[in-house]
Amino acid sequence: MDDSILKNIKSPDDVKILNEEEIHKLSLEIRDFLVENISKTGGHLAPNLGVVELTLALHRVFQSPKDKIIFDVGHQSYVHKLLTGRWDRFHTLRQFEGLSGFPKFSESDHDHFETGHSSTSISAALGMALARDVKKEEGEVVAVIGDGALTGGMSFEALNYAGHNKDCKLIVVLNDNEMSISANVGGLSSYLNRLRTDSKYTKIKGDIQYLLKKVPAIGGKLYKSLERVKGSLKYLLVAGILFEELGFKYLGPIDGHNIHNIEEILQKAKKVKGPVLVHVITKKGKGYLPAEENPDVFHGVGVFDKDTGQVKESSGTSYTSVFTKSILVAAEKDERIITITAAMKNGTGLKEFATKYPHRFFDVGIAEQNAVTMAAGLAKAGLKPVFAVYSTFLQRGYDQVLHDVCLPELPVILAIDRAGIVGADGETHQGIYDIAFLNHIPNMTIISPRNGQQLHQAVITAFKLNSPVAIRYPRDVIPEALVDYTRETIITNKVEKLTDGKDILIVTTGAITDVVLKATETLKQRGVRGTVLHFPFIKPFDKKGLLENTNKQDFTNTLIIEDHVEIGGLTSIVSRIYTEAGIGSKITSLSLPDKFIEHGSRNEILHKYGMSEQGISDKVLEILGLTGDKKYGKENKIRPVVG
Ligand SMILES: Cc1ncc(C[n+]2csc(CCOP(=O)(O)OP(=O)(O)O)c2C)c(N)n1
Ligand SMILES: CC(=O)[C@@H](O)[C@H](O)COP(=O)(O)O
Ligand SMILES: [Mg+2]
Repeated sequence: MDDSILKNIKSPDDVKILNEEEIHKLSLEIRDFLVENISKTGGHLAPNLGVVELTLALHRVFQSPKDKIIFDVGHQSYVHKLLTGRWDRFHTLRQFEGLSGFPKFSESDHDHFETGHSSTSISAALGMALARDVKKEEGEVVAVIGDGALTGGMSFEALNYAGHNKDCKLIVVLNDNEMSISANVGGLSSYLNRLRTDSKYTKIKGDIQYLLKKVPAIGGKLYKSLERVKGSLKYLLVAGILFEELGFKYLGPIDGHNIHNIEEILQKAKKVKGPVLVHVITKKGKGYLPAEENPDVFHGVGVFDKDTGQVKESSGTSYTSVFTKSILVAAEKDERIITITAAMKNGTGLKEFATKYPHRFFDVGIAEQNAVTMAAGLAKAGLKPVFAVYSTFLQRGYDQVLHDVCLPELPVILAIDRAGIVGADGETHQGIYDIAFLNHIPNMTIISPRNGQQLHQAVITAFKLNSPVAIRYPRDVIPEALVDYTRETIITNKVEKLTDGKDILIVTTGAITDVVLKATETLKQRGVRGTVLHFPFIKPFDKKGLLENTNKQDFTNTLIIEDHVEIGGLTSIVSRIYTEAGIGSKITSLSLPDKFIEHGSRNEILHKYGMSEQGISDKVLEILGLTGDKKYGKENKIRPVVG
């Protein structure tokens, strides 16, 4: 980077003083920089390649931090980070203790709102704009939202209210690249498509007007009758009518890769008194052919060869791939089985199902609330819906699970992927709350398999239960055993005693059990033998099984290990049972503390919080007084858990 412009960008002010040629050079440099770095770290390459010019224009027109720019989802804020003095840390992107992949207050005053979950930017921007007016302050507030994020219902709640506040100046920039993670869906997407293509018609219309004016004798009458044509002409005459009807001034659509045009339309937007929506059309993955050709693959990509575009494949199976196969086996035999995704078809392993059963697959866009209650409707109508969803995104549908699925006890299956520590996405994406927010809902069953075979059995069991069932499993972890998909055995909630020993009782659930068993092997070499109990069901919990095991052997110490927050998780369940039964065994919890858990690889984070193989065996030695004061996962506190 010897004649680099980027190297000299310390703040957006340094971008404002560049001339057109330097800006063009900088945009090329940024693209090369993104491909070079993200090929090594992984990350959201395609979304960021698509917003290079847009972000440059935003920081040339607006005066951040006085003007506030909020990035919806925030996965496309890398260019913003490069322009706000963080290019020299960019090689640490999404690494443990490195730059986050999302906006973070702790990183910069230019990060005006922390995002990660979709469709929040307009609400946040509206709040800031209303606050500005209440406090009689100055400054623009700009929400940058993608066409995918706009399918999130929250966006329309905000648009509805913002449009009503005619005097509240708010700028919404719609970054329309026709893509969510895969192709965007729904009526909104078709509408935006018409707006995009209408812009071509608008040009044709202009040509017609010009020609008709040339021959007034014919032109006048002909043009008037054309004007009367209903339908699509209305769109030509009032582009962006949907937004205009909501109270927004609609500007665009314009080419989102032409910095000059973007700056021009943003200057125009600044002059609009009330709420204004600027529609820019971009290409996801722009400037790097493999990403342009496969924007879904390069939406959130792992390490790849930048010269060939070859993405490094993860080895072996994953829980997601087991779910994919299990649901296909089940669907083969039962045509009532339906699958639903909220814009996460690939990540939740439903791509194959969608191809094989296109009429039994529904992608509702980024609309988890709609997905859950639509599943309830499907179930009420006698079908067998499975909503495959990341744990963190299911948080969006909590009330729908309670109110529309569990209260009426409808047979909806929640295939909860990315349960537990997810790694590089950090705080906004950890799947560590689902037991806590599901366990207290009546009529809910929660299955927490510890390997691929149990996941397969869980899918079979869920269909047989014919009631609300959640099955939780982690990202990327390779289940330790091969799966026999021909086996139709169910899984029960009976506790599994996986090892026998008198020194300590270890209670666990789910995929982390694999690590626990490896740790107990290590402990054997130190002469320590513990009893490991695995609970395949969180709910209904096998309380009888726990008591039988504790009463048979009076354990002085119980260590509870869960890839979940302590509050509301397995620790809470066991503590309560001990308290009720008057069991005096001292409980220690290896779980996630009451704080938001940062990004890093899954193993690094589990290690930090004491849940690596080493951490678990050290903790056991510590509890049994067999080691110095070596502490693991400094956040973990050894204390008797009050019931
Ligand atoms: C509530 C929620 N559901 C799902 C996701 C996963 N997700 C992240 S980005 C994305 C697609 C966003 O599409 P768009 O807003 O068009 O941005 P683009 O990637 O096209 O730039 C999705 C579904 C999320 N972040 N939040
Ligand atoms: C930004 C966003 O929310 C998604 O792209 C998410 O990062 C996908 O996570 P996975 O990589 O685990 O599929
Ligand atoms: Mg998009």
